Amino acid sequence: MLKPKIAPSMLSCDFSQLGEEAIRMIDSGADYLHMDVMDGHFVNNLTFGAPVVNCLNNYLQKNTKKEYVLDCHLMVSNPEKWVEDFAKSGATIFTFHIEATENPSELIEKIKSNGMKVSIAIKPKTDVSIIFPFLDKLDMVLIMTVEPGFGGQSFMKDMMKKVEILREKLPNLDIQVDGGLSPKTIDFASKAGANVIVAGTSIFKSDDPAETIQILKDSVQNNLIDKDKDKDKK
Ligand SMILES: O=C(CO)[C@H](O)[C@H](O)COP(=O)(O)O
Repeated sequence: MLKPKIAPSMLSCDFSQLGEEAIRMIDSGADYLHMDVMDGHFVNNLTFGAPVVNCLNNYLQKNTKKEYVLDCHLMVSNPEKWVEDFAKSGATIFTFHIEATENPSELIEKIKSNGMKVSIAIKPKTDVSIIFPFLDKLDMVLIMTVEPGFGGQSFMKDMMKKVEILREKLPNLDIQVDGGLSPKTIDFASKAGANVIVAGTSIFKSDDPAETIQILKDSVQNNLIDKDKDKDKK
């Protein structure tokens, strides 16, 4: 049974307060903490690696009793190099870019054998069919709705075709969208069939992050219910 999952992008938080910002998101109803790992090579920006995820994990273990998911999106070249480090850091999900590796099958196995969930991301210009051979091995797929690298960009509505194609093929797959998601754009994504929503600017800049998270969640939930009704009619 698919569930809506909202993943605040920690890229938009105050990094000097990373632990407290993560707890603020968990207490506001976040399902995942989305960790944007950038290497200044695959994308034109530099953020953090496994040591920071490890520190955050240690902090959360000491400072919250609530469950949390560290959803790590690696926008890096040679993602295979970092699998063990992220596994040790406490990462729950390891998402790599199909454009960044020559051997996706081997990498999927490596991620799984290191005890993490596995997901593949595709950039806006990449055709969705490139991931078809791997779908049955994945826990999630990430459709980028902006060019990866920076928060605060505009949502690319034309990416919704990819989401529709995937949802049609796999009714129970977690489909994540990332970039420009907000209460204004969420309905496009949820109607297309996305159920895992990454949002940075719209949540962190909101006066009431809990309310914004709830608006995003409700939109996904309502569309999941509609899709179930459509299935029953067929
Ligand atoms: O992956 C990303 C950038 O590469 C970010 O997660 C994404 O852009 C979210 O930020 P915003 O909601 O501000 O667009």
